[in-house]
Amino acid sequence: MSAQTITRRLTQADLAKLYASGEKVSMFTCYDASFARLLDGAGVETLLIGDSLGNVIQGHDTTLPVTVADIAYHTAAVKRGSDHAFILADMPFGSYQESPEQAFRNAVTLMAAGAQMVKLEGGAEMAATVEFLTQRGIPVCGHLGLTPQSVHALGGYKVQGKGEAAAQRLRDDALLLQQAGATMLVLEAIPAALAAEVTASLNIITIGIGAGKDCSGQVLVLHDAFDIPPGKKAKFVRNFMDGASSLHDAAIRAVAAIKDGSYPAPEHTYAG
Ligand SMILES: Nc1nc(=O)c2c([nH]1)NC[C@@H]1CN(c3ccc(C(=O)N[C@@H](CCC(=O)O)C(=O)O)cc3)CN21
Ligand SMILES: CC(C)C(=O)C(=O)O
Ligand SMILES: [Mg+2]
Repeated sequence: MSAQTITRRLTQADLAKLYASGEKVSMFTCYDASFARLLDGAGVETLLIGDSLGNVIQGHDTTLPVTVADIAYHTAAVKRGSDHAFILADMPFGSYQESPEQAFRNAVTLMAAGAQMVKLEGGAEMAATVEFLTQRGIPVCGHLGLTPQSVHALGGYKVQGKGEAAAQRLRDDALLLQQAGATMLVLEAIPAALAAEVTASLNIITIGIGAGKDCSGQVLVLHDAFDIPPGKKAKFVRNFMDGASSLHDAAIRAVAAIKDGSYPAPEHTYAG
């Protein structure tokens, strides 16, 4: 069954069925009820209340100042504006790294605001936290590769997983997150071949952003996809307003391009 024929809100089980059928999963970041209504109406299956709101909504240079209260506020708005899409909320910087207990407490706030799953950045060092949350009823999405909350440790927004040592660390991290109970995994800014390999090695959904065409799905940052300023754009950004007659039309085209595999194209993709 196509997700488009389901009229109630999608669940984790619906996404798993989509994945099992081999259909690409579409995800947009979303921060308010208006865009939630628009994207929901275009058939976007998953809405991510990303901590990228620090950049695109709040005007910061990084995601680091974003708080749990900020994400909860925007999650509640997105939930109110949508009937259909699965709701995924980012855990912001400093809300989960300290301990599994801290992560649980803050994840509860986001789930109470309407999230159906929370996302956190990191690999092996977060496995115990992922296990703690998933064993207590909180579905978790991992996030590997370019993890923007670590921008200062990474030395900038740079492609990750280059070279055999870094690639192997990413493969190991992905498997550890799956074993810890994560049921989705975002792969950001890594070589396409590595993302393809990781996707093939897992039995959970991978969502790519700058990770090539062979992930199980793709996430688009709303403001980048709709060419809304400010925008120094990464290589993986495509302006879906180009040739579109409306925001609704651009969203329809974006979902179609994810589904038919025309996005991401080679020009949006990093080589090894
Ligand atoms: N609007 C927006 N879009 C995003 O994708 C995004 C945010 N904000 N905020 C948080 C992070 C920051 N992100 C970024 C920012 C810049 C690049 C970038 O310019 N990458 C270079 C890589 C060059 C290199 O590796 O040396 C590129 O050319 O694509 C990538 C991801 C992704 N996230
Ligand atoms: C770009 C996506 C994956 C994200 O984490 C965000 O928008 O914060
Ligand atoms: Mg994020």
